[in-house]
Amino acid sequence: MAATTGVPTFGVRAAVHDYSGVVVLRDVDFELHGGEIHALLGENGSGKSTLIKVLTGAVRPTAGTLYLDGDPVAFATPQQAQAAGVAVVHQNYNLFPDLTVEKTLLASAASTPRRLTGLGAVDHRAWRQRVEQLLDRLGVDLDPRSPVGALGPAERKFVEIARAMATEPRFLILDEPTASLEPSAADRVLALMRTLRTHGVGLAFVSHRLDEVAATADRVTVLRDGARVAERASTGLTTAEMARLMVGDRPQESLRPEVPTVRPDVLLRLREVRCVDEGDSFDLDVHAGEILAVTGLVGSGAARFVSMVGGDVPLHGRAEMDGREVRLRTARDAQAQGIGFIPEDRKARGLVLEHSCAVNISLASLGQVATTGRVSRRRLLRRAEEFRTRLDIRMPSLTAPASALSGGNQQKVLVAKWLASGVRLIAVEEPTQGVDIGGRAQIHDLLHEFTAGGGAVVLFSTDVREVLGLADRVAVFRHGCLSRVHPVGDLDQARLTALTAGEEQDPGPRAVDAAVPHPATAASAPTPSSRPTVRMESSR
Ligand SMILES: Nc1ncnc2c1ncn2[C@@H]1O[C@H](COP(=O)(O)OP(=O)(O)OP(=O)(O)O)[C@@H](O)[C@H]1O
Repeated sequence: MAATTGVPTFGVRAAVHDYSGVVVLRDVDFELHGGEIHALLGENGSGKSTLIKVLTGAVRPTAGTLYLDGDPVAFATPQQAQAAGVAVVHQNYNLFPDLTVEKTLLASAASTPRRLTGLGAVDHRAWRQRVEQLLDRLGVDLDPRSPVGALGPAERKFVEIARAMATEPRFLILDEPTASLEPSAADRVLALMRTLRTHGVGLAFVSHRLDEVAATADRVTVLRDGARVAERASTGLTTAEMARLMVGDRPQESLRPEVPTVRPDVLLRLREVRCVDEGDSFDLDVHAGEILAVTGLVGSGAARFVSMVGGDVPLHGRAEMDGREVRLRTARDAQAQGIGFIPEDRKARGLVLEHSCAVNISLASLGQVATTGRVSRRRLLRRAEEFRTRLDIRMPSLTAPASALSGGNQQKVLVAKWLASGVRLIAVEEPTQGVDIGGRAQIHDLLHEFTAGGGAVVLFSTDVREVLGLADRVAVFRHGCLSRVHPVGDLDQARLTALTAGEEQDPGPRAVDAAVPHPATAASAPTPSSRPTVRMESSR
């Protein structure tokens, strides 16, 4: 405890927590100082979120003592933690899209200006001024009157941070603040955290992106299996060492299979597709055996394209599966064509949280575990056990509800659900968001295995390294439209970032002859008609 030094200090000593007798935190010490950024690292299920819940009053620890400036404290609710100066920003967006920025902040303000007349109603003009001052202090350029739903992901994260800061905390705890943000947006959030540090706020954050931890954190605490295994200054600590502390000796990076698995057969042929009403249309083929990454900045159309392939939003354009015209307007249409969809928002839409892990794994294929029309519990559990082993899913038991799994393990269940279902194409948004380094490798291996067996993956990821490490081809979207498809061998991190941001223009005429042939057909000299991979209908 650093109370005697005058540095504001908040932490917990010897925290223990169990869920129904299963111990998930074991004697954990964690200390946060004012004016520092402290990263909390650990594999999926290592106890990070539980520790955050303990620190912020969402759960009461089974044992252990919270302290603030040297004095013991106890928080029965998050409101009590907030009143004591400890605020939290949760991982998932928790905002009402129709509310304006200023009204969103109003709901959580420590105090609000009141009119002297009108029964002390809120003085909205004075409040707007206060919001403007707050945003100014944070260095955030946001219009207080803008509805939250109209903002991009980084701006929404700013609003969540500003909302927490409206409670005037001395300590701010952020659960994966940059997950799902593309690199430039993540950088802006990290810059905001640094600004808060200069104001003396003590920040703790969880991240699986170790390079941003190395670049941002002053100290790191590492949890493994619910126990603290290290607490170190980050100076001189490499990302490789962080990973080793987290996972021990397990393999950390997925290896691309040496033999290219891409096949020339077109599995899904898309024609005259439009991602936005006023955008240009484009054609794109997805081949059996390939991982096609789709990338672009917010609003580029990339994420929307993957949602269309997955049937999450209606496809505007024509689709053929195995040469047969098909309808792709709903998730049901997609599934009927053998297409699975893994949305980014796995909690709200990917899983049925109150159902067991075993049921969730077989959710898209209950018929396969049924005998004489009834789901066989034995077969359901056997199959769930198979996937639990293959993906190393940490779950209290096969029959525990999916809500009892850590975020990264929920993601693995979602991947298992589609792998188990026998679909031929998986459209996936952010496949390893919130997944630790070991889990990433397992999910990557499974996706490779899936494509090696003739399946195809259409992947949206904001993680440039994941795109380069996983994909066979990369489709770059800009301004709501496909810009160009590149074989992954032509790209490195800098080039892909530049292409995505539009800093590097695609060379040559942007028409059918500018198309990049598919790797599987590139060896033979293609005629224009034999390489229909990408066709730009018109330039932008
Ligand atoms: N409500 C719950 N009921 C039962 N077990 C739970 C519950 N919440 C979490 N757990 C278990 O506690 C352990 C720690 O989970 P926690 O969410 O703290 O991990 P985490 O380190 O935050 O993981 P991730 O990186 O995946 O978010 C996991 O084994 C998880 O299954």
